[in-house]
Amino acid sequence: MSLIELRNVEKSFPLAGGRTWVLRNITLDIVEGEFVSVMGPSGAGKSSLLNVLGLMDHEWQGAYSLDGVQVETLNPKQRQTLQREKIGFIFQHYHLIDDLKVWENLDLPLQYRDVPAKERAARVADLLDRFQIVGKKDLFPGQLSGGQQQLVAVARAVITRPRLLLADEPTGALHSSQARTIMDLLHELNREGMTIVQVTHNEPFAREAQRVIRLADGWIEQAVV
Ligand SMILES: Nc1ncnc2c1ncn2[C@@H]1O[C@H](COP(=O)(O)OP(=O)(O)OP(=O)(O)O)[C@@H](O)[C@H]1O
Repeated sequence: MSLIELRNVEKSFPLAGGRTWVLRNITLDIVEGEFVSVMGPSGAGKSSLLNVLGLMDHEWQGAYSLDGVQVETLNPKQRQTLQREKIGFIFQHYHLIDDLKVWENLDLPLQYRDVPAKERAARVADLLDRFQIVGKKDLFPGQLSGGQQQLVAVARAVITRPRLLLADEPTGALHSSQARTIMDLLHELNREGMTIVQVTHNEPFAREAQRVIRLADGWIEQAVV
């Protein structure tokens, strides 16, 4: 069984008496431990696909099994629980909470999951150490460089130990050396077993993954190494 199994997933919006299609007949398996890149022109459906995979969108047709759970059968509460258990997210523009300090940003997802305070403190300290941002822990996101903010965002995404990490253009807003740092981190997390799906416009970074999926007008164009 694959971690992700999409079967004939389709998404469309009503448009002027007809429909505009966003995802067309997407059938895709991603096994545990894979690192997959999703590429394609603007409007091809990359973010839409990531939103389906991340359980952020439930307005689609077809079947999606995540770690053996049929997502389309879940109610909103069950979907949220599954999302919190299994999935971490990284975004192009970090999406940190600006009025929380770095350590508080890391702590928050653990609070949502009712992790006891002592364990929360230990996990936050571990990640600050591992990502070499201990010195930044009492700063606010606005006091960090873009690359540092993305480091914090990756730390926040993985502090809950998700099986699946979804990254929407994680290096899109970064200078090349900062982008390299983030890519190295993704590789390290993947080597430790985390399944990663990244949307990227950066061809060299895309090809560092084990597989590149190309979308065009909502269709999967090719799935090759
Ligand atoms: N609410 C909506 N109503 C109609 N069409 C929509 C709606 N939301 C998204 N779309 C369309 O879905 C298509 C896919 O959008 P999506 O954001 O997934 O593309 P993308 O490949 O991520 O693009 P980009 O690289 O520019 O981020 C686009 O053509 C977009 O216009």
